Parts: sequence; C-alpha cells; structure tokens
Amino acid sequence: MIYTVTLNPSIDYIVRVTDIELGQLNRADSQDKYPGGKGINVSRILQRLGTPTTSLGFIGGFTGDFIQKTLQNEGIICDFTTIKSDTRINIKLKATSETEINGQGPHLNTQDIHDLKEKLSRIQAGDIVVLAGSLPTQLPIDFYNQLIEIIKEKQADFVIDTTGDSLLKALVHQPLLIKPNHNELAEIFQTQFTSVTDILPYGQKLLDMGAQNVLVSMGKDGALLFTSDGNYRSTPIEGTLKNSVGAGDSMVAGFISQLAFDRQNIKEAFTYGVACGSATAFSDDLATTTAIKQLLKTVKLTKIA
Ligand SMILES: Nc1ncnc2c1ncn2[C@@H]1O[C@H](COP(=O)(O)OP(=O)(O)OP(=O)(O)O)[C@@H](O)[C@H]1O
Ligand SMILES: O=P(O)(O)OC[C@@]1(O)O[C@H](CO)[C@@H](O)[C@@H]1O
Repeated sequence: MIYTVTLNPSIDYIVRVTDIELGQLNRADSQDKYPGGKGINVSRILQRLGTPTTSLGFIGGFTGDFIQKTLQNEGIICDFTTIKSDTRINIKLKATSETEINGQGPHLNTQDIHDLKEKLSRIQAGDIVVLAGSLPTQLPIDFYNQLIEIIKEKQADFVIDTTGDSLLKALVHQPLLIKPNHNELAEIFQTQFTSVTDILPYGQKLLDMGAQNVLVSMGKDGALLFTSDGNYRSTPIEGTLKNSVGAGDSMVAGFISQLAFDRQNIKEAFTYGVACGSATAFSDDLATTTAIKQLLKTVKLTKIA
C-alpha cells in the first residue's frame, strides 16, 4: 500500500481573471475548487493510475468535509485525523501569470498529533509512505523526522517532498525518492544554476548524502533523475501550460506507482513521472488517466554520461 501524509491539506480555490487590477473590484471569468495539499495530489494521481492508496493527515471543518467526500468519491481510502479547526483554503489566481496565496493552516492539539502517529504506526513492512508539503506552523521543524522514525521501525520506505533543513535531515534515513525542483535545489546549496550542466553535481550530492533516487524537476524544461545505476534526463514535452499547481506531485505519483511494482524498474518509473507531471501541466485540474496515457508515448529519456 502507498500511504500519503498531508499535514496541511487545503481546498485549492482556482480563480481565473483576464486582467487583474489590484485595489479594484475584479470579476472572475471562472472558478473551481479542488482538494489540495501535496500528499493528497499524489493520492489522486495514484488512484487514477489504478494504484491503491490511503490518505493520512489532519483535516477539519466544512473544508475538511469537502476534501474527504471528494477523495472518497474518487475511490481513495481516507484515514484522516479529524481536528476541530477548518482546513485552510489556498488561492490560486490565474491571470496573465499565476499568483498563489496559501493559508497558514489550522490549530492542532497534542491529541491530534498522537492520533496521526498512531494511524501511521499501522503501516507494514514494504509499504511506501509519501511525506509531502509544508508543516502547520505549530509543528516542530523536526516533525517529519519523528514520522520517519516510525516508518523505519516498521521497515517501510518513504518518499519526502519538502525543502530546506527538513529535507536534508531526512537524507541519512535513505528516502526511496526525493524531488526538489531546480530552484529548491539551488536554495539548499545556496547557489544559482545557469544551465543543466550546473545542476548535475548537486543532484549527485543528494544521492551521495543518502537518497536512493533523486528527481530534479525543471518545469517546462523536463527533469533529471539521479540513481546509483546512472543518471538520466527527460527531454521537454511540448504543450500548452494550463496549470502548474500539482505538476510536481503528479510526477512523484507517476514515479512511485511504478516503483511499487518493481523497485528496479527505474526508467519506467521516470517515464511515468514525466508523463504525469506534464499531463497535469496541460490540464485544468490534475491529469486524467487518458491524458497521462497519451503522453506516455512521447516521453524520451537520455542517459547522462
Ligand atoms: N510547462 C510545462 N510543460 C511541460 N512539462 C511540464 C511543464 N511544467 C511542468 N512539467 C512537467 O512536470 C514536472 C514537474 O513540474 P515542476 O518542475 O513545475 O514541479 P514543482 O515545481 O514541484 O511543481 P508544483 O510545486 O507546482 O507541484 C516537470 O519536471 C515536467 O516534467
Ligand atoms: O503550503 P504547501 O503545503 O507548501 O503547498 C500546498 C500547495 O500549494 O501544494 C499543492 C501543489 O503542489 C497545492 O495543492 C497546495 O495548495
């Protein structure tokens, strides 16, 4: 089973406006609301790929109810910890460019935290747990490490998609996959990249620091994969960008959907990751199964010397 943990889920409220004027009344051309949060996005794509998944995390209030009902209608197993406060709403404003305002997240109490850990303790050896997204402000910076200890005790694998110190601290525990984007990678090592060649030593560094597989996503420029069996680049896929929210999560989902079958089949995993990421970039919501299948045929990988 693949579990996803979303500590700070959201309703993503997408508002499309042709010309936004700050300080004025603007009227939306259209709007949508989707269940969001990085782990939840991973679960939604896994489900579309036919891979069984259970969603864990904190949800509450009318916003939490919307998320849980939508996920259950899509066939995702939900084992959320119910909290008293409302789950946040994240605004994704799509005008000539995309602007995001992510909410802070709800209040949690000690019992909520205990309940989440207790649910996570029910995983079994061989399961994969995806830890993705920001921490509610109240949680300590090492909270992911506390969850990793539980996962390791159970002899399960984990994927972590977070940034900065939380990511670096997780590396010694040998995550099955990490997926920084190129900006996050530059920030971790306090550097700047001007070409793909600049990125290569830093992807390799994360591998040497303990990650089993490192995916570096580069938006419209494709992605790089670093593994102990060699490094690969996916050539960019052409298409019209509709939505960059969740492209990275879709990539993670595509990748682990294949690793869950066969831990050795890295190239197939990378192919699925790229197809899912681009298919979401070219869709209004997260990618559909049909969109992913169409793009699978177009993914091209080259080995990096
Ligand atoms: N405009 C695009 N055209 C084609 N493919 C894209 C585009 N944007 C994203 N992708 C695909 O999706 C992958 C993940 O996207 P990206 O690098 O934007 O992740 P991210 O920064 O983690 O995104 P997010 O945090 O919004 O989920 C890319 O590596 C690429 O394969
Ligand atoms: O505030 P966080 O947890 O860093 O990011 C949350 C979020 O922006 O990430 C997802 C896209 O990756 C969205 O569904 C969601 O709104």
